[in-house]
Amino acid sequence: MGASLTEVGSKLAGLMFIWGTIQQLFPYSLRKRIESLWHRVENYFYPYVQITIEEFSNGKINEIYSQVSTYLGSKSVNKDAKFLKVEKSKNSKSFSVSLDEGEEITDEFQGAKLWWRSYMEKLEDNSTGRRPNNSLPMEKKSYTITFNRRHSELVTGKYLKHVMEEGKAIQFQNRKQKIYSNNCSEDWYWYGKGMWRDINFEHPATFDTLAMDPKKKGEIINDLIAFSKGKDYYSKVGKAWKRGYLLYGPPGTGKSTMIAAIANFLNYDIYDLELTSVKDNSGLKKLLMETTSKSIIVIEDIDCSIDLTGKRKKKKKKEKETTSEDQEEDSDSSAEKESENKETGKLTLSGLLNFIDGIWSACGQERIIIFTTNHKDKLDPALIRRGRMDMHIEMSYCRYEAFKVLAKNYLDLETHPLFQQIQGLLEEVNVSPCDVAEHLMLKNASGGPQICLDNLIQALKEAKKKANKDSKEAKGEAKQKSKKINKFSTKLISNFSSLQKLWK
Ligand SMILES: Nc1ncnc2c1ncn2[C@@H]1O[C@H](COP(=O)(O)OP(=O)(O)OP(=O)(O)O)[C@@H](O)[C@H]1O
Repeated sequence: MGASLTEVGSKLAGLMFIWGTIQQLFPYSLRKRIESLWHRVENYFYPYVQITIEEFSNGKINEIYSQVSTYLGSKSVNKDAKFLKVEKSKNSKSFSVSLDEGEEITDEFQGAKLWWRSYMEKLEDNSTGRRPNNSLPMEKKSYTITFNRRHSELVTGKYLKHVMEEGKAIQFQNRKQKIYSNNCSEDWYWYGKGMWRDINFEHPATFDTLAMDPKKKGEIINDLIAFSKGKDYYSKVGKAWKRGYLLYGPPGTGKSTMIAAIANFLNYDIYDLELTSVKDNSGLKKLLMETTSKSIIVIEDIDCSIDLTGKRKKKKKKEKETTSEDQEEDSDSSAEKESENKETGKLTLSGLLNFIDGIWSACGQERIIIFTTNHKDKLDPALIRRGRMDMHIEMSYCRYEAFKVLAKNYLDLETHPLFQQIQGLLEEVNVSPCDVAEHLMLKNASGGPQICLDNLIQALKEAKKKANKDSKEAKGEAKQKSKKINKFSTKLISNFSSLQKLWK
C-alpha cells in the first residue's frame, strides 16, 4: 500500500500542475465543467480517504487517540507490524503494546480494508531547539486511517465506534481494580479528593476457590453473565441496568469472599458503603453520584448499619395522646417510619433503594448492589423484595461439596480415605467454611494433609459432642419450663375451683 500510494501521489502532483494552468487560461463556465471532470479523474486515480486522529484536540487529550492506540496495539501482535512499543502505567495490571512511530498495519472490517499508520512530529522551535510552549508535550502524535471512499459511511459510522469500544474494553480489562471506602474523616473530602478513598483491590478469591454448593454457584455465575451482557435487554424493557444481591448467613460462611469473587469475575470496582458514616439523604446522594459504572456497591451487615426502628413521632391530636405507649408501639409500621424520616431528611434503607433506582435509571450504566446480613429475618421484607434485591443468596454452613473445594484449595487434595468420615460428620454438625479452612491452613499442614484431616475430624467430633450437650441442656430447660407452667396452671385451676365453691 505504501509504495502504491507514493506512486499515485506523484501522478496527482503532475495533474495538479495541469489543473493550475487550466484555472488561469479558461473562462469560468468551462472551468466549472472541467472541475467536475477533474474530480472524477481524481477519484479514479486516488479513491482513498484519510482520517487523522491526534493525541490532543484543542489543547485537551483526545480520548479516541488512546482507545485507537490500545486497539491497534492488540491487533499488531498477530499482524505484520515490526516496530512496536511497550508501556506500563501505574494504574494498569500489565503492559500495553502500541505501534512505534511510522509503523503501519492493515485491518479489515465487514469486507473493507483499512490502512493505519502511526506518526510522531517533534515540536521544536528551529531557532532555539526548545519546546515552543512548556505546557505542551515535546511531540505531536497522531494516527491516520486510509480507506476506499466507498467505505466512508461504514468507517465513520460503525468501524470507528467498534475501534473505540474494543479499545475501551481492553483498557478496562487491563486496569487495576479499586476498592473505595467512604469511611474516612471529613478532612479527606475538604482536601478535594472526593468523598471516596481508594486503594488497589487485589483479593485472590474466585468462584473456583469459593466453597459452596456447585449448583448454586453455577446459578449465580449465569445470573452475573446475563446481567453483564444485558445492556440491550435493560434498555428495551426500560429498567435501570442494575442488579441487587442479598447475601445472608452466619458469620464466616463466605459473604465477603463471595463479593470479592463477583468483583474479580466481572472485573468491577467495589464501593464499600459505610452507612453509619453518612449523615443524611443528601450525603448519600452525593456519594452515589460519585460512583462509576461497572462497580459493586456493598453495604455489609445491613441490619446493623441503618436505623429502621427510629422513635415514632408523638401524635399531636389530643385523643391520641390518651392512647397507651404499648398500643403505639404495636401500630408502628415501617411505612410511617419511612415517611417520618423523609420529612427529617434522615437516612433510610428505602430512601437508599429509591435513590439507586432514580440515579441509575438516568445514567444507563451497569451497577450491582450487594447487601449482607447475618440476620435476614430482621430485615423488613418490603425492603428486600424481588426487584430491589433480585437474588437472595444463602451462604450456609460447610457441607461435603464445599469441603471438597476447601481441601483442593488448601491441601491440593481431590480424594482421601478420610473424606468419607468427614462427609458424615459435616452432615451432622454446623461449622462455617471459615472454621474448616482454619484446620486446613498451611501452618497446620506441616505434618502433611493426613494431620490436617485428623485435626479437622477431631474438631468436628468435639463440635458434635458440644451440639448434643447443648441440645440436651436445651431440652432439659424446656422440660423444666413446661413443668413450671403445668404446676402454675394446676394451682390456678384449684384456686379457681375454691373461689367457685365460696361463691356458691
Ligand atoms: N465459602 C467459602 N469459601 C472459601 N473460603 C471461605 C468461605 N467462607 C469462609 N471462607 C474463609 O473464611 C474467611 C472468612 O470468610 P468471610 O469473611 O468471607 O465470611 P463472612 O460470611 O463475610 O463473615 P462475617 O459475616 O463475619 O463478615 C475468609 O477469609 C475465607 O478464607
